[in-house]
This record gives sequence, structure tokens and C-alpha cells, in this order.
Amino acid sequence: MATTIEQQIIELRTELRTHNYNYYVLDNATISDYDFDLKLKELEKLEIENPQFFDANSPTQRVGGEVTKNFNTVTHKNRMYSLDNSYSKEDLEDWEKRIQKIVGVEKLEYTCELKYDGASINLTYENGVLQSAVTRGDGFQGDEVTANIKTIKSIPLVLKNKELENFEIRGEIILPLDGFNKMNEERIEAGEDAYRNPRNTASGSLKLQDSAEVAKRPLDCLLYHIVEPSNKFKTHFNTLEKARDLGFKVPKAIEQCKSIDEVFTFIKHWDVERHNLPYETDGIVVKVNSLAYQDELGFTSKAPRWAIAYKFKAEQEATILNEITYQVGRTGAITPVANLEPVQLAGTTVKRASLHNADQIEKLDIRVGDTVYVEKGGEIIPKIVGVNLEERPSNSEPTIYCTHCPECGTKLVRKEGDAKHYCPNEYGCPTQITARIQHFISRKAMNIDGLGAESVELLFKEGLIQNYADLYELNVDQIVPLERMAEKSAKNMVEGIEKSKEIPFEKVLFALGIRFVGETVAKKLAKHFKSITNLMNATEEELIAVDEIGDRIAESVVEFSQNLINIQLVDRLASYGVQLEISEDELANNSTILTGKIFVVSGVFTIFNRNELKKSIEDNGGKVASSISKKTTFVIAGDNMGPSKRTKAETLDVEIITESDYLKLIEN
Ligand SMILES: NC(=O)c1ccc[n+]([C@@H]2O[C@H](COP(=O)([O-])OP(=O)(O)OC[C@H]3O[C@@H](n4cnc5c(N)ncnc54)[C@H](O)[C@@H]3O)[C@@H](O)[C@H]2O)c1
Ligand SMILES: [Zn+2]
Repeated sequence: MATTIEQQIIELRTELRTHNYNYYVLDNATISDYDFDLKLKELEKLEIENPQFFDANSPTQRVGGEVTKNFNTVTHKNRMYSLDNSYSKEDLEDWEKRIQKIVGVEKLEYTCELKYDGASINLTYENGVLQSAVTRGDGFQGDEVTANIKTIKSIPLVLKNKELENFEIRGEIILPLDGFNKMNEERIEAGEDAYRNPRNTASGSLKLQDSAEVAKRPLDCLLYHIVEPSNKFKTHFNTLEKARDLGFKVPKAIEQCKSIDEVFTFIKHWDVERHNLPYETDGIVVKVNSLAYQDELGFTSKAPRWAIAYKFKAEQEATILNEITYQVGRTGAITPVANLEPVQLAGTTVKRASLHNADQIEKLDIRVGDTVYVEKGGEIIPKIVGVNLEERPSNSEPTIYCTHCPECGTKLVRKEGDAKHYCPNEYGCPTQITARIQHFISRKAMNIDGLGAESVELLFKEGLIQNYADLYELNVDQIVPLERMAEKSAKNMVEGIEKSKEIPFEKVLFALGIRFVGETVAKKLAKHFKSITNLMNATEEELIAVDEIGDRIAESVVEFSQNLINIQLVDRLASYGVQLEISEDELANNSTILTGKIFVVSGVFTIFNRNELKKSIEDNGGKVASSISKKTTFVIAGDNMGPSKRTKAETLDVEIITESDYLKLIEN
């Protein structure tokens, strides 16, 4: 039976609404943006050709987001719109023709900005003080997330100057790539699933109920629009300059262009240069510069007529999925890996991509033999974002997720609420055993020089080690006869192991490889319980009582502590002299509050002298670097800071703080 046009339209609308919900509310899209945009275009076309089925509530007519029920719902004083998209110079030229006609002017000027890829936010200031921060929601109403937004340091709570005091300003909440990758490293180390991408992590962060959790995420806010400037300004460009004067973070990559040709030069430049930015952009936004013309042009039901987004070609390619293999991690977690027909993507050859977990494979219905879309964003590993069903071979079969461990053959388990399957054969599965020892010796754990991942495999294969405690009983004579080993390397290995007995307790705790106990959690637990004995005797309630330790971690620690094998291993480590409690020095030492933060100090200071300042940073766990780079977290500026340093910090969007800002950082 043939479906009617009307049915087709209704089905597309329903499907797109579901995708909008998944994307904006659940932060968990199940199709690629590319496929979403194709479907939206298809619907748009059908609606234009069949105007009798017009519906003001169609996804083509409305901003895709929704308000959630977890925050106060606030009605926007000025509606928040989406943007129309363009994909080519021709699209831009068509747009220009349309607007030239409406305003009746040939020569139009534009402002070009980057399109920051995050979550939109509307900030309201009254008498120069931040009153509220509301998400875009459905464009009419959004979620009031002021408390969460106040944790973002670059958003001024009180404005620097009084020229503009009552207004709304809009911007994008983003998660810079460095911070995103660091968050993921920690999650992976703790045996958890990685976050999918910076955009949905940023948007998910805004919806957290606990703003202390939000404060820990390195979010930032880039501003792009002052609403209702009460005729104070002539051009959009002026308003952005004003926003910057008022203390907002407005990126430097903004240009006024006199023609679409100039606009396109800007686009071409940033299509390449964007790879060097500290955050993701998915395109350029072109806006009519004159505010008077903007007024004349107004809005469609979904977007301003005076602005258009130019979308960069997604770094996405289609290729064949040859095989799905399964990897076993040190905690026994199984990760499915897509083995692909090699394809060129963003300058590298991609052969493998992440498939996350069984649910993801099922949701996308990914099958061997399929033509799949591979995308590479800011993440470490490329991922599969969709399947081209039209190219599916006729003999294709649904994927049956592996049921047994590929390394030891044990039947896999999956606990309720866990996204992953696990091999439960913790102490017999060879991959888990070696991976656990490899984790133990790694740089952030026991940092054992002279012993690498391959040597661990070799020592295990030769029956010299079965667990990490065995390392401390190795001697040179046992190692020398092994393949590719010499007297010297054997000696280095034993010395390296010996030296690891000086590694502080918090790192040892991390090295033990307890599931969900990553670097940060290990530090917290070490600080709180002070010794392994106290920690292993703690009950679940006592663990949960520790700041930021949740059920999952508590349960995992107790499980570890009650296991006889672990009790014996830890006893042995103690007998060899490994640090299993906090040292006197550490007890006396300052905090780890600045861990992971890199500072550059520039200028002359009043409270500290330079060396005191550097020592204070290090005492609190931070690092001092001599020059500013993308990695720099803060530049502390004293008097007479070098102008070139200042420019460099500004172009790299590195936050510049004063000595007293620094004191506030370490105060709590
Ligand atoms: N995969 C899915 O299931 C799914 C579902 C829905 C939407 N999507 C994707 O989401 C996108 C559409 O989302 P959208 O409607 O939020 O539009 P959008 O994100 O493409 O563009 C509008 C937004 O851009 C932001 N923006 C960033 N920099 C800006 C600047 N300099 N000036 C002005 N605005 C700027 C604003 O927050 C504005 O709200 C599409 O790419 C679509 O593919 C995907
Ligand atoms: Zn196994």
C-alpha cells in the first residue's frame, strides 16, 4: 500500500520530534546530524510542495529544544531563535539576494563569527549584576540554570563598567577540548564510559542538579549577541566590542566583511584554522552588520532573516564495516571495536572506530557489511554515527553481541544499569591480569621506569608474575635469560621497581586498579582515610559520607576490600615497603586544589614575590610554565605584564587573572 504524502509528512514530523527530544533533552542522539539534517530538508521540501498540510508545530517551524521539568521554567522576554543553514557559496549568494530585495539595498555589510558548538544561554543583567541565566529550551521558554552558570569563571557576575547595565546577552556554553579530553581520560582510567562529545557534555553539565559538580567541569561561555541595545549601537560588530569592554568573553575571530566574497575568504580561512582552536566550531555565522537593517529583516518562524549559518562539511566519511571485535579492559569491561575498510578522515587514515556498547549497536542497528558513517570530532577515537541503510547487503544479519569473553571464554555479565558487559573472571582472565599490572606500573600510578607494557606481557607469559605484588620479588637472574633482555635492562627494571616503593599512597591507591577509583577519587580517599587499613575497613556508609563519593564507588571499594585475593596482595605490598599510608610530609603539605592547572606568571606582584607565587602554585598541586600555550589554564598578571604575553593569552583565549583572583582560587 502506497503511503500518501500526508502520511509521509506526519511520519517525518514524528520521527524528527523524537530525534529532537533525544538530542536536546536526553543529550543522547541516535542518528547523525547529517542524517537528521537530510530528513529535516526532506520534510521542508514536502511541506513547501504541499502547503495544505502546513502545521505551525512542525519541526521545520520550531526550535528543536524543550524545557525540562527539573528547573524553573522561564518565559524569554525576547524569543530565542535557531539559525538557517547554508552549505555553499551559492547558498550564501542566494541569501544575499533575498535580503537585498527586502531592504532594497545592494551593498550590504556583514559580520562573520565562528559558530561555537555548545548549548545556547541567555543572560539577563540588571543594574550591572547578573540576574538570571536561562537555556534556549523551545525558544519561547527555557530552564533557569543561574546557579550552574555562576560557576563559570569567565562570566562576569558584576560588570566592569556602567555604560550598559540592563540588557540581555546571548552566548554559547562550551567545553574546551583540553578539559573535555581530560575529563574523559579520568573516566576511562576509572573504568567508566567516555563522554560522547564536548557539545552534549556541555549541555548535559548545565542540567546537573548539583552546581558543585558543574563547578568541576571546565565550562566556558562565548558571547555573540546583545539583545535590545536601545539604539546605542549602529552595528552588530559594535555591540560585540561593547560586550568585550563590559568584561564578556568574545572571541577575537570576528571580522566585518563588505561582500559575500570577503565572507567566503573568512570561511575558507577558518575551515582550516579551526583545527587549531581550543574548542569545537561547526561553522561560521554570517550576520547583517547594520542593526537598522536587521530590524527591517526580522525573523521567520524559526530563525532571523538577517543571519545565516554556514556549516563546515562534517568530518564524516562513509566506509564499510568489515568486522566487530571485542576488547577486554583491565576491569573486565568489554568494548566493541569497529574494524573498517581504511578511509581518509581529517587528514588521517582511519581503520578502527569506537562502537561504545551493546545498546549503541542495537540503537543504530549496526551490522557487519554495512556502509557506516565515521566521524571525527575533538574526541580521541573516531566513532560510528550512522548506517546507510540503502547500501545494506541483502544477506545482512543483525549483530549478535558477544556473549563470552574473547580472551578467556568466560560467560559475560551485565549488571543492571551498566552500559557495559564485563568478563567476571577477574583473576583468571589473562588480559585482565596483564592490563591490571600494566595499569599498576603506568606513569600516573607507580611510574616504574625500566618496565613497559610489553615486558609485563613477557614476564606473565614466562610465568614470572601473576599479579602486581609479584613484581617486588623479581630478581636480575630471573629476567636476563628472557627474550630481548640484557643484564643492563634487567637491572634497570629491578631498580625501577625498587624505587616505586617511594611513590606516595594516593598514587599507590590509584595503581591498585579498583574499579571507579580514578586518579581524583584515589586522592580524595587517600586524604580522607589516610591509610589502606582504614580504607579497607570502611563500610559503604562511611565511604558514601566522604564528599563526592557515590554508591557505585563505595560498593566497588567494599567489594575490593572483602576479596581475600586483594587482602593478601595488599599485605604483600606492605611487607615489601610500598607506601600504604599518607606520609608525615603529605599530612603537613598544602592542598591539591590546583592539580591539572597550568599557570604562567607575568609582571610584578605586590602580595607575593614571583618565587613565592610559584611555590604557592606548586604547593597546591599546580604547575608553572614559562610560556603561554593552549595548555595554559591561567595567566597571573601583575603590574607591567608584557604586552606580547597579553596578546598571546587573548588570542589563545587563556584567562588572565590577578594576584587576588589567584588567592581566591586557593582559599577554599
Ligand atoms: N542528531 C540528532 O538527532 C539531532 C537532533 C536535533 C538537532 N540536531 C542537530 O542540531 C543542529 C541544529 O540545532 P539548532 O537548532 O540548535 O541550531 P544550530 O545549533 O545549528 O544553530 C543555532 C545556534 O547556534 C548557536 N551559535 C553558536 N555560535 C553562534 C554565533 N556566533 N552567533 C549566533 N549563534 C551562534 C546559537 O546558540 C544558536 O541557538 C543541527 O546541526 C542538527 O543536525 C541533531
Ligand atoms: Zn576474560
